[in-house]
Amino acid sequence: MAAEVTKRVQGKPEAKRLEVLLGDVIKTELPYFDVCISNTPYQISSPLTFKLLSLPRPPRICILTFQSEFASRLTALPGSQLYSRLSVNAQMYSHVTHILKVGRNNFNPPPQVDSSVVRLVPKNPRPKIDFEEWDRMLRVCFGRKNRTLRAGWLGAKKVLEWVEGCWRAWCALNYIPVDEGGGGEDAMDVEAPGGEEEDDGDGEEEWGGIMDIDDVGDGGGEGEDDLPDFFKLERDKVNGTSTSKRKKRGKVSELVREKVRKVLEDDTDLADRRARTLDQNDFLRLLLCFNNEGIHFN
Ligand SMILES: C[S@@+](CC[C@H](N)C(=O)[O-])C[C@H]1O[C@@H](n2cnc3c(N)ncnc32)[C@H](O)[C@@H]1O
Repeated sequence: MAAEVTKRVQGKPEAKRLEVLLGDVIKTELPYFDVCISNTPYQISSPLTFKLLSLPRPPRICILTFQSEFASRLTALPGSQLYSRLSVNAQMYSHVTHILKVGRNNFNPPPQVDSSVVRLVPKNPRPKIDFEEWDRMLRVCFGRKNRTLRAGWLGAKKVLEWVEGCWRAWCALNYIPVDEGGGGEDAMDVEAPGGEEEDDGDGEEEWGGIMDIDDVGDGGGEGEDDLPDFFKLERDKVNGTSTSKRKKRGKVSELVREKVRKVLEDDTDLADRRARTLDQNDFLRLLLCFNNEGIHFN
């Protein structure tokens, strides 16, 4: 392709205006450019999209060819089966429109999939949110696409432990003492859920084994905290767990659980909603309310 475009302008005045950069677009530091038109291999669709959107000065417009399924997910709206973290992120940072479908038979030899041309107009100025924090919150929301937010946040022990770690980190940064309920305990060092897993292609982000989400129904209420006391005592006996240690942990965990419940139920009224029905404003409200409770996912 580089050879072809160079040949086309050879000996013509346009040659002075052509600069060819050879390299992997994902790894290359890109200069500012106004318009991006690309037809790249489909494996780099997601990194290319987010590289373009995260450039210090993004292009004014991008016309990109993608595999049709990927294009449909980029443009999917709340309520659609294809609406996912990818849709929310792309639409947070750009105006995305589907331009046209390009059937596989337009290529020679025909590939195995159909393609679509998509227009991305990066938002200018870029929304002032911390992408890492935003994306971590979305990972939990979309962790299981058919679960309500209540089940995703309150029914998953590992998620609550992670939120507790976030809250403790924020307290430490702001010199806010954490009442452990007697005695001290080191701040938890909990890994952010979700890791770097890509989703499995059907629009549902997976935890890839890192998260061990309790299997609670969408109505919630079957998590470990709903175990009758008798079973809890029996379980602790079997595990040899010290009750006093558990009490200490429990106080902060309960405080954090209550914060999450308050955000989902009282502040946003999103507890019974599923991530795939929420729009950008719902997610922004959710993040703001978590932040107001001292819960920052970064
Ligand atoms: C489907 S072809 C399209 C070629 C040309 N744009 C066209 O429409 O005729 C994909 C092109 O992307 C290039 N390519 C593959 N991976 C790339 C990467 N990581 N960075 C930049 N270009 C890449 C390939 O060398 C190839 O020329």
